[in-house]
Amino acid sequence: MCGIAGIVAKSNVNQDLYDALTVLQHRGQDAAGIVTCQDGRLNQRKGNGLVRDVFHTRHMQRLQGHMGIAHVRYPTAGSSSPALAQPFYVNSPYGISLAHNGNLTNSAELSQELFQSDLRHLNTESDSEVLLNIFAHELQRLGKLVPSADDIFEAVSGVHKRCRGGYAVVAMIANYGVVGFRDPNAIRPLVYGKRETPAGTEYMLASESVALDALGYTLVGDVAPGEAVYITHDGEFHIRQCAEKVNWAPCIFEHVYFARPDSIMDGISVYKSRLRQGERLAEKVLRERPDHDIDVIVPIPDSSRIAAQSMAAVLGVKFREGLVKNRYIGRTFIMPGQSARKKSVKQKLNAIGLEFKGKNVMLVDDSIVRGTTCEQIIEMARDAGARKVYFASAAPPVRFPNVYGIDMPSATELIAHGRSVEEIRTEIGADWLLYQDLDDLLDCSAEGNPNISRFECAVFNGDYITGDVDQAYLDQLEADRNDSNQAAKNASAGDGALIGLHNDVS
Ligand SMILES: O=P(O)(O)OC[C@H]1O[C@H](OP(=O)(O)OP(=O)(O)O)[C@H](O)[C@@H]1O
Ligand SMILES: NC(=O)CC[C@H](N)C(=O)O
Ligand code: SF4
Ligand SMILES: [Mg+2]
Repeated sequence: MCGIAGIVAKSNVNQDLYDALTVLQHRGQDAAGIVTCQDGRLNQRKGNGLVRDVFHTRHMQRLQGHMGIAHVRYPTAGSSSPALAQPFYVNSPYGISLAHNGNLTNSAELSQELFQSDLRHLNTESDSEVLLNIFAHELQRLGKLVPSADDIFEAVSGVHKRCRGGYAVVAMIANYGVVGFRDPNAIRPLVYGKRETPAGTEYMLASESVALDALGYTLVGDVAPGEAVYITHDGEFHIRQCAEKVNWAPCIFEHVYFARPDSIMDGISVYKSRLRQGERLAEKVLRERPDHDIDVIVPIPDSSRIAAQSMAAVLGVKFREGLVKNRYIGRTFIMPGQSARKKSVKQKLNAIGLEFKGKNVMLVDDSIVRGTTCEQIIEMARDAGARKVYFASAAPPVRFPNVYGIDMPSATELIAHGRSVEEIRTEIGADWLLYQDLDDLLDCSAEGNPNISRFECAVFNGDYITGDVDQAYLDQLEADRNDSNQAAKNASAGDGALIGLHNDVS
């Protein structure tokens, strides 16, 4: 996941973009960037780290301008080198910068086309740089001195024709405006809203509605699959469907883990989805073990709290915060590298002994991906004196790689890949392991938007919505995984990658 935001306002947008990024920080902790447009020039600051570490007062002062875009990154393609921090920039046409959440599945083919037919240069391994160059090429092809809204939308149509995979995008065309668009399956989220001021209406696009709430923007709606929203620098609003065939099939994992619970995504309250997930888990407990002996339900903070609470309420079992989280450690799942993730779980969570001692404890998490978290916490619960340790996951077993913007690209890293539930139970050391059924999970999010035809849930069932992901593709991913780990090592050792190409504020 990454977080993206774009604002076209009547006064400086630097502080609002910074605030939006802090609200979206849970979507990416690896790098952050902001680009603003001032007197036709683009000001940029980006780098590795959390938002609060990347932007200092001197950067903020230089990020002047009343329109801009911003990004927090969690890498899914290429390395976590600062050279791949977003937004990306191309000089021609007009000067475009772009921020992307998602992952292209045909990035390798497109790179070839860009070099060989479109005469464009790519400076990194990032699929987002590919996407930007495709957009730029499609706009340049139109050959206009001044791009109209129609031209922008035509270029987005060109992107839809050439790009496959998941993409929610905000892009800024220097001097002209900000465009936001979503792939034809709406896999990754994007909402827009507005705010009235005495100087006129201001517009904002963001990955999640919470960013709009925080800045006093009113949510207008989701960008629909294939749709694009274009706001000119002086505040004219345009919206158009740019894809020929669309299908509203958002990623279900947003509702399980990624999104903040106070977000409304595709018209669905993430909070309500998680409440229902807990209720369904409770019903499954009652089906499997009507005479269960659970003494206490303990959530694994943060993302499972809501489901654990509703599960406890339905079962009539005590809910206790038996694990305390160190709030200064980020999300372990989105940390690059397994050794960093492993170390963080122990530093991050600590057990309160009296909630475990002599009790049959049901630990609840939103999902089990690599198994890093649950394995260590089960051990912690036993060390704290639990009699029996049960484990429930609000999502079904994650058995397949995600190729649309979540970093789980290698099947062999997934604890459930090729294992039965019983084998996973033994592996993680639980006395009972309960997984949500996929149909139940989907039902929990189904209410809310009648336009949603289905959810993208390939990580659970291997059915990839874009239709271009087969076993050969997945095998290649697995093979590339080792190479990219190596590249990441080189990059962090300083491989001379270029980041200071254009007006970089450092
Ligand atoms: O099986 P694993 O590979 O360990 O991944 C799953 C875990 O990772 C996430 O937590 P994370 O610490 O990222 O964030 P959270 O504090 O928001 O729950 C998720 O909530 C699970 O706890
Ligand atoms: N998580 C994301 O959305 C990643 C965006 C892009 N594919 C990158 O690797 O930077
Ligand atoms: S193009 Fe618009 S946003 Fe950029 S500097 Fe000119 S007036 Fe400001
Ligand atoms: Mg967690």
